[in-house]
Amino acid sequence: MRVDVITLFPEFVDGCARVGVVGRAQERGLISVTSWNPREFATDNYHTVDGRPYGGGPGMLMLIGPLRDTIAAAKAAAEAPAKVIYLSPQGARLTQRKVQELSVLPRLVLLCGRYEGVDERLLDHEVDEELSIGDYVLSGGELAAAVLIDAIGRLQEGALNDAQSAAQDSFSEGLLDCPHYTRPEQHELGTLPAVLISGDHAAIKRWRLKQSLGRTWLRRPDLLARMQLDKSARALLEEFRLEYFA
Ligand SMILES: NC(=O)c1ccc(NCc2cccc(O)c2)nc1
Repeated sequence: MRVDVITLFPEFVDGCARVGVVGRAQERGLISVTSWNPREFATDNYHTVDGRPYGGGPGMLMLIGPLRDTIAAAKAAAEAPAKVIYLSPQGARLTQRKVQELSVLPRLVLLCGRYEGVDERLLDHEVDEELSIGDYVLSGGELAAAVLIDAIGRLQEGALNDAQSAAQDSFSEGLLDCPHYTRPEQHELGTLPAVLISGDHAAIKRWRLKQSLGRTWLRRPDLLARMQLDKSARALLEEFRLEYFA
């Protein structure tokens, strides 16, 4: 997948995409992340990229011109059609399902707003989707873009080795993850759930699903409400609830 990021802070995004799983995915040619700085597309002597809001009000907005030219340049950099995504608090909430949907596309262009955002006319004509990583305001869309790149990058075929396999992510089934433990087995902070050292892999699998179901019920009932649990999962959750209230 090719990702082009439009940002006034290219060094920020390049840095995020060079480390860890995404950095390795780039080295393996599974994903490429290229930054484009609208300031280089500003035609005036001062490389102006922002303007005062009509109707008054605080702050500045990003101008149409430099952004439009940057989007055009990014799109022209490769053959495949590109979906243009704007990261903003006004966007649809990003979910793992949306990440999975985007992760199979050939290209993405991510537009990062700064200041108070972008002229609405640019959004109307050049942006295909507006996405939010959560209900809070950041100083720019770059962190949101980095989140999206990471979530999509780790889903690229070959990005994760088996042990890390994305399929283990409970969120990919809509549940919260179960508790995890590593050495030492005995510690002043406590010991392990016995099942995890039983060697009974079916029992371990069952325990983990039960814990994921129970945790989701306790911490994120909203996620559970949206799920169709099969008979065995419902029974497992009931078992968790009985123990919880015991
Ligand atoms: N929740 C998010 O995904 C998110 C994304 C961007 C952002 N800041 C840049 C910006 C962009 C547009 C309007 C605006 O008010 C602020 N802050 C939070």
